[in-house]
Amino acid sequence: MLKINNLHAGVEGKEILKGINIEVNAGEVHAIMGPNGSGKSTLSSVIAGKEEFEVTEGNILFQGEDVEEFSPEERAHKGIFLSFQYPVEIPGVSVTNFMKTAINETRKAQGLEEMPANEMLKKIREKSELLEIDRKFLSRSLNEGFSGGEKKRNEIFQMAMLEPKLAILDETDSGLDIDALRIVSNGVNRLRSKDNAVVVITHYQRLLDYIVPDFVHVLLDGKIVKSGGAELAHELEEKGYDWIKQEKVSN
Ligand SMILES: Nc1ncnc2c1ncn2[C@@H]1O[C@H](COP(=O)(O)OP(=O)(O)OP(=O)(O)O)[C@@H](O)[C@H]1O
Repeated sequence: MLKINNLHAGVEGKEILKGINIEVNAGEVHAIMGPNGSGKSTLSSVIAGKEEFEVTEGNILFQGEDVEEFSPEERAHKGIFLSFQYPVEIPGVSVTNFMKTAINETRKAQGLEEMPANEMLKKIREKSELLEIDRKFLSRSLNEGFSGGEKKRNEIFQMAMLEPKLAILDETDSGLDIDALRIVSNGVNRLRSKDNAVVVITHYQRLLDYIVPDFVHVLLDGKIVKSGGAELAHELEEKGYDWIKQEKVSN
């Protein structure tokens, strides 16, 4: 589904990603961990196509297509979802209305008709029940006065509604409390399927107790220096990152 080959990317002439290789297949969950400043958020931004970052070498293939020429919107329409992609507050636009617009824009980009109102309502009902989202919440203005946990809930709701093929959840800065952690993990687990893939970027091994990854990758100074199974996250929790840095030096 996603294949990243020798990706070098940076901002304003500064190289941040220095040769990343990852392959994510449908049905898999990958976790990316690594110390502050190692390039985790940059990687998610580059995959989503944020314009301030420049790819200088290598490529990103999504379902066999090089995404280089696609705008962030086009990537979203093709099925790449990045958490916190729409953090803006929009007074007067409800969570539901924002979602209807997002869904219909995606359908339009795919050459489909707008989703009929009854189908949309059914989907909203189904997904909000699945994620235990209160009706009142759906009529609130988007992100306006949302608490951290509510923002998370809204994000996971967006993900549930849009049904992306690849969801990238960058949880490094989101200050997840226990409640938000539960919301994210339950939501992701309920939405996991053999047809989609999830990349979770996190500092917290705790999150990976709930969303059990198939692969864990350690990013250090713009490179993936170690990959393993879920047990690697436990090892990192216990030993920190220094041993990996040392392993790297001695190799
Ligand atoms: N827009 C930007 N302009 C300048 N430098 C940037 C920009 N974005 C990221 N960087 C730099 O790139 C490096 C990697 O940042 P990034 O946010 O990707 O790391 P991270 O692994 O996500 O860190 P953290 O764990 O602290 O969230 C840092 O040195 C950061 O200062």
